[in-house]
Amino acid sequence: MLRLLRPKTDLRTLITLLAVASIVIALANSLYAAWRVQREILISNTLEANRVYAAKLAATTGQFFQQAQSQLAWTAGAIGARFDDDALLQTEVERLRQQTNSFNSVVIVDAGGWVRAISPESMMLKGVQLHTDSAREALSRRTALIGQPSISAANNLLVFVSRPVWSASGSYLGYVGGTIYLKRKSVLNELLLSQFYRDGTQLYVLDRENRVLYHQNGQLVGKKIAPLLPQSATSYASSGYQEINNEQSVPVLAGYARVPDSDWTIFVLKPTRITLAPLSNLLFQVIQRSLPLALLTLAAAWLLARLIAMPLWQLARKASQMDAQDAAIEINGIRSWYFESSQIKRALLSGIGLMQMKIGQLKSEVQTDPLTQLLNRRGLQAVLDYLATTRQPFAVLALDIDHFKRVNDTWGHDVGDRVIQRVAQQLKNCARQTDVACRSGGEEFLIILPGADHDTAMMMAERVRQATQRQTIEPVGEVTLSIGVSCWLAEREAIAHCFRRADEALYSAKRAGRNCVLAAALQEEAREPICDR
Ligand SMILES: Nc1nc2c(ncn2[C@@H]2O[C@H](COP(=O)(O)OP(=O)(O)OP(=O)(O)O)[C@@H](O)[C@H]2O)c(=O)[nH]1
Repeated sequence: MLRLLRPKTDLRTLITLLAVASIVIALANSLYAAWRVQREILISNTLEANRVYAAKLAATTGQFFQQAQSQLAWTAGAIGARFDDDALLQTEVERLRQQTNSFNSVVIVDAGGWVRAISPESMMLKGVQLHTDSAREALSRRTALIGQPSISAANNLLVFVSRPVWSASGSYLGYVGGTIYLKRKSVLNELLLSQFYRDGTQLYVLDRENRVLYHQNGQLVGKKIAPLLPQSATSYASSGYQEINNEQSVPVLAGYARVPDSDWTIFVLKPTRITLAPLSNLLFQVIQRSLPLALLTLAAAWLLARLIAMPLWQLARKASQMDAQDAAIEINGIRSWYFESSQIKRALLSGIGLMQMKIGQLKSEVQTDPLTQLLNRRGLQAVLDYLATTRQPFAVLALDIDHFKRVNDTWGHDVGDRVIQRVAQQLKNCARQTDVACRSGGEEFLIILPGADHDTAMMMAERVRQATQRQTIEPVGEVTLSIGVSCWLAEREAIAHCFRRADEALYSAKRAGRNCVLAAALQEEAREPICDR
């Protein structure tokens, strides 16, 4: 950006760029901030929703186990007094399995580990001594148990729930237990399956060794997976949430909860990408809807920036051309519609005023003869430049005071100066408004007559000669002039030639006896001098 802003970048571009850039940055920033906030809200809401969902499932599963335990407790109480009655035991296991619908199979085992009754009987385990981990644990611990999930002899992944059976006198008789198949259809399976899985949400039920006890994908059940949380399962809080990667390394929002009375943990995972998908759509819609207004704002900012920059830009351009002829007029025409620009405009105008006054002063000082206030040679040159540029024809009178040396010698230099001043005044009096009189040296003068032809010039010269002669200058008395006349015809010659001819005519007039007017020889042809002797 800064590379774009080279020193020559003009103010309009600079201000417009800044205005547009600041609006674009502000818009992008507010969109980004809104997106960040919405993202955080969406993520934390989803994490909390997953945690609540997992906690609800854990509570429901826990309730199922409690219900199963109380059903086993009822049976244990019922058979405690008549533990020898095999028919009763068989009736009770059948009733428990078929009426409660909680278990896939029910078994009553005595204190030695021998199966006394089993439902369904087709399992052919009656009279068999059980050696499974769950069976051993039930016998040794003699408390209500939810065993670790295990693979049965028939290759079923199952969980065994048991309850001890006590006699009326308080001696341990054995236990009654029920198995729930985790892979096959079971109440627990149906309970979890009935939950609503949407938007790619996945449900995992894991035991403490990270074995999958339930997942929508039945293929996973029974398999061990990598821990979903970095910490060990036993250190989980009862419920919580975390952003993690699932076993396919996909970022997911995880809610989890421990199932009461078991070492099971329920995980509800929703992919972060799916969670945030509506936000991207929302952002796209926001951009789409706000685009016309944003473009309008940009256009307004652009216009306003141009309006603000315009007077400054125009003033800056004119500031670099303050010596131009029409600078003041042009600066005056700039619309400075706000305070700062009008102050700058005023400063520029007064600067130009001062500068032009100073230049004018210098010019007139440089171009004016201090003794006579006529133009000097430099002033004359400016007039000639103008006439040459505009190709305007003019006539020139070259005038010289006769015998001026005598005046100086007789009455002194001061009187000589006064004579020069009086003659200059006389020239001014005789000249028309467009004529230009100038003191070209000592007692020599020139008069330029723009647009005058030869005859007019001769008449004018004669008038000047006579008027000068007529006046009396004390103490000198009469003063006379010799005058040479020539005309400049723009197309024919250089101005210098015309002046040379006027000078030559003047010297001819001197030679002819002074106090006379002589025209320059134009085509080698001499003219008769107009003399008054
Ligand atoms: N008082 C005064 N004298 C000046 C000034 N400039 C030139 N002069 C004198 O003017 C005189 C000119 O004399 P010349 O050039 O010999 O000519 P002239 O005496 O006028 O004789 P012609 O021109 O031949 O008629 C000289 O004495 C100069 O010193 C000036 O500014 N003031």
